[in-house]
Amino acid sequence: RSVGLIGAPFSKGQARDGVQLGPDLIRTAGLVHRLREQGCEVKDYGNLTFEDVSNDEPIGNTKSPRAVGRANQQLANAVQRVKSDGHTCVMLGGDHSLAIGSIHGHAACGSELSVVWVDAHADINTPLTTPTGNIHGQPMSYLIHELHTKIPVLPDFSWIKPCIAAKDIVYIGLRDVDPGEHYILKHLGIKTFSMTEVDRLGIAKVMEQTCDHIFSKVKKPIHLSYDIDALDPSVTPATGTPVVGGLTYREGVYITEHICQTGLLSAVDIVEVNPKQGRTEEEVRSTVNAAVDLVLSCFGRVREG
Ligand SMILES: N[C@](CCCC[B-](O)(O)O)(CCN1CCC(O)CC1)C(=O)O
Ligand SMILES: [Mn+2]
Ligand SMILES: [Mn+2]
Ligand SMILES: [Mn+2]
Repeated sequence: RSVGLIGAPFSKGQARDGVQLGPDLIRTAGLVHRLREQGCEVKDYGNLTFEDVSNDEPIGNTKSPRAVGRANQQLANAVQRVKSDGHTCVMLGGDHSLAIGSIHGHAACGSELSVVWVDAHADINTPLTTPTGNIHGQPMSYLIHELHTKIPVLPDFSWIKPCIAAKDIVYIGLRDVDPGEHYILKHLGIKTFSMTEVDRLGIAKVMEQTCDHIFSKVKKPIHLSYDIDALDPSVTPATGTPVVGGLTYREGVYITEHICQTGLLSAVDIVEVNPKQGRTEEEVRSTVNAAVDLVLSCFGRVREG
């Protein structure tokens, strides 16, 4: 496997400082070395540099629209370059608004994508349904063909073309979905495995049915967007929006092991690691180590040795 690594130290999709420190923390924990140790070729494209945006006033209640729009345009270009260089792209966040650029840039390389979204949250609010105005709760709404007419014009978002079909999305780990999001998920018939399904079916069946769903027609490259808050806060507490009742470490890793063995993983986001949300050094370390292990198991690390 050949991996292209991009750091996106960005935090303006939400309000808590610290998530911009995620990329370098994950690198310092040895991700590149560990990937190479397990036989991956790794090209580290470094961190993107995001210019400050002055007077980035909210539009309606949507916050930092200009900074988020510009950062994601940069990221989209960078991901497109990594893909055209022939790598599987790993994007280290930063907050989950970065999925806009990551998925857009990935989709630009041609074929249609399947999106597996692992998260406590659906991140599918529109600017009109969002309860907070934080764009890290909205990224999917800008990307889905069927929602295009529901998105108001925002400055620095005009470059975004919807690129994902509702039928090509699967959610795993949901346990904190807003009313507007629930309506959208039902209305679009999007496949979801909430924590209830994880409990009812077990993670092996969830992954079996996830693959059945995304491979039901033609097999498409997979974009895995992994919010570290999908895991239980006992495992990954250092994150901005922790929600009790999450995936165990084992379930979290099983997801990535299973996606790896499809041979179709084409890009992965690891987002929302925020060291300033950890109350102790141990909480930060546990969160960062989980993020590293999830990436390693995306690229062939298996627990059997
Ligand atoms: N759905 C939330 C959380 C988004 C989390 C984004 B992430 O990337 O971390 O998945 C709002 C969540 N909700 C708002 C009302 C509260 O009482 C409970 C939490 C939103 O702000 O849209
Ligand atoms: Mn989340
Ligand atoms: Mn998220
Ligand atoms: Mn979060």
